[in-house]
Amino acid sequence: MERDEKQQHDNDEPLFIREAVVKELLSWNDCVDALESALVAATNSNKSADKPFSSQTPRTFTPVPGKGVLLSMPGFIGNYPLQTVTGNERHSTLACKLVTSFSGNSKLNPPLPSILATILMFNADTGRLKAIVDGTEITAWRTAAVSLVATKHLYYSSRRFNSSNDYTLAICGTGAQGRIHAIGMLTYFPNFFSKLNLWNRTKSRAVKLRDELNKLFPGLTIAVLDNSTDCVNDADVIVTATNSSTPLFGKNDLRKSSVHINAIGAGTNHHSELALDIYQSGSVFIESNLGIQTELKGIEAYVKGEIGEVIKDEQRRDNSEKISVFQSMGNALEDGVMANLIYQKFIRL
Ligand SMILES: NC(=O)C1=CN([C@@H]2O[C@H](COP(=O)(O)OP(=O)(O)OC[C@H]3O[C@@H](n4cnc5c(N)ncnc54)[C@H](OP(=O)(O)O)[C@@H]3O)[C@@H](O)[C@H]2O)C=CC1
Ligand SMILES: O=C([O-])C1=[NH+]CCC1
Repeated sequence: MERDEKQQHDNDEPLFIREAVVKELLSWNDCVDALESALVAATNSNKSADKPFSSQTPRTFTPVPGKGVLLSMPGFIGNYPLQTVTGNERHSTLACKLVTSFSGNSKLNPPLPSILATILMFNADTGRLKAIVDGTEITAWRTAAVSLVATKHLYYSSRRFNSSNDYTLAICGTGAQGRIHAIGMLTYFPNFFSKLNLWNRTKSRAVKLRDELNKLFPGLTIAVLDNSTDCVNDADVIVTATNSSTPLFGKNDLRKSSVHINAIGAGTNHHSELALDIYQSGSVFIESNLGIQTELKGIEAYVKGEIGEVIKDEQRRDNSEKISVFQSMGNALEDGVMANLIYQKFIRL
């Protein structure tokens, strides 16, 4: 099958990379490295011979009344470094992700993921379609891996040398994103977290994830909590990944002196999971200023900067502040570099 798919490509037909193949080619270290490139490119829109740059328009939302929404996410990333088997090379990628969000899919029999995606890759010199890459698993991994980047630069890097790696991770919402975030955080930051707190509106799903993670991470203490405030109370790093349109917790629910939050989910908007006092007292970082006027409209917070600026060390968390928030939205540049990462691995198989 794979040989036939590559043969097709040799005949100049677009390559199709299916989900099972994508899954085999994903690894956390590669994803984090590639996404750091995308996030740095997001900070620079000027064509450059020596620096990563990008060109992007806001994504579109086509509602399907009563069911869900189709998003189109086009983006170009120029001159960015990508580690492949042949070394560190410079790449340019033109891609468009088409992604649907149908929250009722989990109730189907058999259930389907609520987020389903396809990424179209184009030859960046001619515009010709080059590959169609299944984007469902890429969306799951890239969203978690961007949270890893944010957590690494805003929290982990200043704490990793502490002798007691006695940190607690809390995950609110144990759907597809909650699950992949738990696996990513525990794999990418090995031995950093000694405890994992899980909360989900439907408790049985949190219990199911606990049982899966117990097998993957023996030795880790995993608690399933009855409410979201108890889940985050003793947490150092928090992930929220729900469709909740009302806040899951506020500043007074956090006991630790320094907390980092990755807010992933979208209820009525992309800032509905956290209480206002968190946004107003924390340092808030985002992937790209592009979404600020539209998707973060109404956020009553001072947004300190883009994660790419933190990576470049032009922005940082003020360590006197108790809370940092990475407000995730998802960005087409991330999908473009991830599709290319998979494409580059696939053609060398
Ligand atoms: N920032 C980004 O780049 C991305 C963001 N997302 C967003 O992340 C969120 C989770 O996505 P995903 O995990 O794929 O979806 P899933 O359908 O797999 O999971 C949805 C989760 O949200 C919970 N939930 C739904 N409604 C509520 C509510 N009113 N209050 C509390 N919990 C609720 C569900 O709980 P229950 O089990 O009880 O139904 C479940 O845990 C979505 O909002 C999605 O749009 C997704 C991909 C990328
Ligand atoms: O960036 C993304 O792919 C998405 N953000 C919200 C739903 C899907």
